[in-house]
Parts: sequence; C-alpha cells; structure tokens
Amino acid sequence: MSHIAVFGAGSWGTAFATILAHGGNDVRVWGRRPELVAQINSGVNEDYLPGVDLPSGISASTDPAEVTDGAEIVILSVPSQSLRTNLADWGPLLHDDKIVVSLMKGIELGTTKRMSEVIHEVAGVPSERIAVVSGPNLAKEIVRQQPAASVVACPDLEAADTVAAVCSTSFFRPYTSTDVIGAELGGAVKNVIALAVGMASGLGFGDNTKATIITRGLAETTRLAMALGADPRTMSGLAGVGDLIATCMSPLSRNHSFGVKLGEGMSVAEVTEQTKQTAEGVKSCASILDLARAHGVDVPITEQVNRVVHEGVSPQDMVSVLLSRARKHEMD
Ligand SMILES: NC(=O)c1ccc[n+]([C@@H]2O[C@H](COP(=O)([O-])OP(=O)(O)OC[C@H]3O[C@@H](n4cnc5c(N)ncnc54)[C@H](O)[C@@H]3O)[C@@H](O)[C@H]2O)c1
Ligand SMILES: O=P(O)(O)OC[C@H](O)CO
Repeated sequence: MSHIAVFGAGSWGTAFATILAHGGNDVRVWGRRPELVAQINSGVNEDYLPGVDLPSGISASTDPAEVTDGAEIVILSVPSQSLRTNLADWGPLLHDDKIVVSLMKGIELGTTKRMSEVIHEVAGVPSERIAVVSGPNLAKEIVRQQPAASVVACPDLEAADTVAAVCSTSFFRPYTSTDVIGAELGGAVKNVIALAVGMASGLGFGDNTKATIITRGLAETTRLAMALGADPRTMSGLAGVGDLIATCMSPLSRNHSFGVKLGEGMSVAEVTEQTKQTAEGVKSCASILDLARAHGVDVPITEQVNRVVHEGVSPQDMVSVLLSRARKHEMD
C-alpha cells in the first residue's frame, strides 16, 4: 500500500482519489474549503460528484503538510491558472524523492508553460520525478467504475511505472510513456477543440461538421506538438485522439457544454456565470495560440475559438472564417 496525497478536491482530484483507493492505497486529499473536506471525510463529495459514495481509504484535510506527510506520490489537480500560486505554498512539501503527478490539462497564460514546466520551475522538482496522467477520463464516468484507460508520461519510465502501478484497477488501465510534451499538449488543446465542436453543435450542425472539426483539430494539435518536440505517435494514442473524441463528443465535458451554450447564443460572460467548474479551454485558447505563434505553427481552429471567447466574434462568423480559408493540401 502506498500513501498518496491529492491536491484538489474537485471532480478529477476526487475521482482520481477513488481510483487510487480502489487500487488499495491510503489516499489523503487536500481541499480548500472545510465544508467540502468534511463531506469527503463522511464519504461523499456532493458539490462535484453528486450521488456517488466514495470508497474507504480516502480522507481529507485543509492542511497541506498533513496530507503530504509520509506521501511517496503527490498528485496535483487544481485549475491550471492557479497552479503557480498554489505551488508557492506547497513547493517545499514536494521534496524528499516524492513523485509529483500533474492531472491538469491547461497551458499557463502569460508564460505559455505546460504544467510540468511550472512544477519544475516553481517547486524545483526534477523533471525525472514529474509525471503527467492524461487520457479520455471524464470524472463522472470514472467514479461509476466505467472502464477507461489513460497515459502516465514521465521522462523516467520507472517513475511512470510506479505511478501506473498505484492507479491500476479493474476499471482503469494506465499505459506508460516518456512523451510528457505530447501528453500535455494533447490534453490542453483538445479542450479548445471541444469548445469549437460544442459551438458547432449549438449552432445546430450535425456529425459531419463535428467530425471535420475533430479531425482538423487533431491536425493542428499534432503540428504544434511536433514543433515542441513531442512524439507524433502520442497524438494517435489515448492522450491524443482518445481524449479528443471523449471531450468533443460527451455532454459530460465542461468544455464541450460551454461551447454548446455559446453556439446557442449565450455570451461568454453568461456561460461563465453559469459554469461552476473548470473549463480549461476558455483560458488556454489564448495561451495555446501564443505558444503556436511563438513556434510559427498554424492553429486555425484555436485562433478562431480565441476570437469568439476573447474578442466577441460570433460562433457563426468563426465557422465562416474557417470555411473560407485558402485551399491547401490536407497533410501540409
Ligand atoms: N473533471 C474531469 O473529468 C477531468 C478529467 C481529466 C482531467 N481534468 C483536469 O483536471 C484539472 C482539475 O479539474 P477538475 O475537473 O477537478 O476541476 P473542478 O472545477 O471540478 O475542481 C477544481 C478544484 O480546484 C479548486 N480550486 C479552484 N481554484 C483554486 C485555487 N485558486 N487554488 C486552489 N484550489 C482551487 C476548486 O475548489 C476545486 O476543488 C483541470 O486541469 C482539468 O482539465 C479534469
Ligand atoms: O470536462 P472537461 O471538458 O474538462 O473534460 C474532462 C476530461 O479532460 C476528459 O478526459
């Protein structure tokens, strides 16, 4: 049995804690709010995962030192844009050879850094001890123990395997990889593509349109990932096309649902007001666009999503602009 700390008591932090508890581990979850911590200690998380009974083996606390004391692995699952601030407090607790795992799927605004880069920079954790878990893993399906797989990526394959071992269960199958860049890029860009697919859905378009956006979304994700040094094969795996399909097609996806509401005519401010949970693509569309521009990579869907979300362009205009682009070879 391993002792594992999970920072973040939202949907995915709690759902991942349930995987770890089913794997027979002692799991301690850090949460910001005492009321939510009390709920988890009584076996539920009604705020984020209503109607789900948490397995035994999970306890929660608001004290970062208490959850990390004796932990061999520390899992981070907070909104990407708050990670840097959080690590200013938690950084000193992440040493002593602990493996630090990012579950987050976003790119930092301003710096265009991936979450593993932020962890390395702020907390001083060596890259060989930073792993990323990414794949088609909608929290509400995972807590119902519906079968799914994911990728654990780390430059040190032994560390990736250590993480994979603790989250292997009868319903969750982790594969290992050393392609951290590919796993992180796949996870972050699919949220932006899911916003675009959601908008198309909200505008009343059908499956041809959605499949077109997903396929061309994969093309731009692959271009960017390769420019950053990722293995292109990761894009045809679980952290690439796997997660892209799940997020773009599922009504459980917050990014997809956010896009649907925009397509139906609501404003970004109205949808944001209604959205209690993290839809990473809304912020990361801007940082991913900056990252792509810095590397001279064309990301037309991301560019248009950013125009809708941050420049007030209508979803209908987004579609018109994408369809009126100059003709080109499909594989360029
Ligand atoms: N929900 C999923 O199905 C899922 C699956 C895979 C990956 N992810 C990724 O996991 C990450 C976390 O997502 P989530 O679904 O748990 O989000 P969530 O909105 O459900 O929960 C976020 C948690 O972070 C806390 N939080 C918010 N602001 C904070 C701050 N400033 N400091 C500390 N804590 C703060 C919230 O209180 C909440 O407990 C995201 O990057 C998301 O893309 C989510
Ligand atoms: O609900 P979303 O849109 O944040 O997507 C959740 C997961 O990333 C799906 O793998």
